[in-house]
Amino acid sequence: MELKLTNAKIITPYKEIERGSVIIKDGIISEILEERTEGEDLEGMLLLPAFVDIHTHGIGGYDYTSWDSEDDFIKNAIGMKKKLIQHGVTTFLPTTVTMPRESLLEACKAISQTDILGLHLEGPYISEKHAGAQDVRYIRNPDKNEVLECVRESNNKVITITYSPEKDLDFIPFMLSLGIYPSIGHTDADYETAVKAFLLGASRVTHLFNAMRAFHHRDPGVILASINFSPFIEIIPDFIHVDKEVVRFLTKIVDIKRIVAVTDSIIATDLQDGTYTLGKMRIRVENGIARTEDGKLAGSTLTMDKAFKNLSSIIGIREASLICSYNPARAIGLSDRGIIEKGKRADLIVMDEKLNVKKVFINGEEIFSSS
Ligand SMILES: CC(=O)N[C@@H]1[C@@H](O)[C@H](O)[C@@H](COP(=O)(O)O)O[C@@H]1O
Repeated sequence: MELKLTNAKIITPYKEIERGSVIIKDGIISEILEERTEGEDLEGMLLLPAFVDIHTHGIGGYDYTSWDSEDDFIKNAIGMKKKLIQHGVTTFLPTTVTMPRESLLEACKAISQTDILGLHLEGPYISEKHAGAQDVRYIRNPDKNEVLECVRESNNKVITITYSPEKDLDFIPFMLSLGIYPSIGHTDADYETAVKAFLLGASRVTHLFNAMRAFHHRDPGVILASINFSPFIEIIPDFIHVDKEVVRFLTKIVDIKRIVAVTDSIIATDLQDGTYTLGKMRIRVENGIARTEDGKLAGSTLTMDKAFKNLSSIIGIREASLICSYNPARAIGLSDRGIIEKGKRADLIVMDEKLNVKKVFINGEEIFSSS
């Protein structure tokens, strides 16, 4: 099967091609032309790699943090997938929060019964001190047997685990031996402990700045350790979790290809302000900002297209595209997507000049159109 998308402004890390064409064969990009050809006319709109969100708890009334029955998790994962596609996300990891063992295993089992890539387990092995909006009742020490069961129940779909390294540094080689990407987050790690974690192979920091020991010039902690040593750095670019100028500063001091946009979105995303839940915690959303009853930020209502818009406003479209597509894909070992390049999956989005998502393709097949 062949598809030709033409008359598009094609965004690649190397250059922007005005009025170019992308030829797709059997779901794979087979050619990129710097000229128009016959095919589907995109009328000068932007053609970008689709977004990858490796940290999303929910959207549009669906979420992966509340538990009742196994079917619930399946229904929620599939619901999330449908909603996320409308925002240009074609690869995502439903993300858990701290929860009882049985529920965690249900969450893992459920994902094995879907065609979704896999899970991000955010917790339960996190710091009580930096639980943020997560329920401290379900925090526990790193538990190898539990992780082995999660891997088994999920059919090897535990992609990454956010954990607190001061609880047990040996947990990093253990996760690596299972093919899991260890990420450092919700942590009180000091500089030395966090550097050790990255040297042992932790490959990411979870939402830098949020829910971790604060930076101090005589106690630089996990924040400076991440800036110096973490291969990948998650950031929530809603300009609420982290001030816009701090996000801009981060893009100046670290290599752009290490930064990974995540939404950390919750069930209320795309819905009205009101009262919702994150796990069993009650959350209030006001003006799109989610908080726990005691006022802590509780995830976001950010979508990836909005994250992309925000980042584009400070660093431009090409760099924003790396941060929203290519880098998150590589952060979880996916080298087949996240970039418009010959031989890669044709997971693509078309955006108008205001950066609204107009069309979404997965494997070269149109699966969403806004008109
Ligand atoms: C789902 C989740 O856990 N999200 C965290 C939240 O726990 C934390 O409270 C907040 C702000 O953290 P901060 O007050 O340290 O910046 O960041 C994220 O929203």
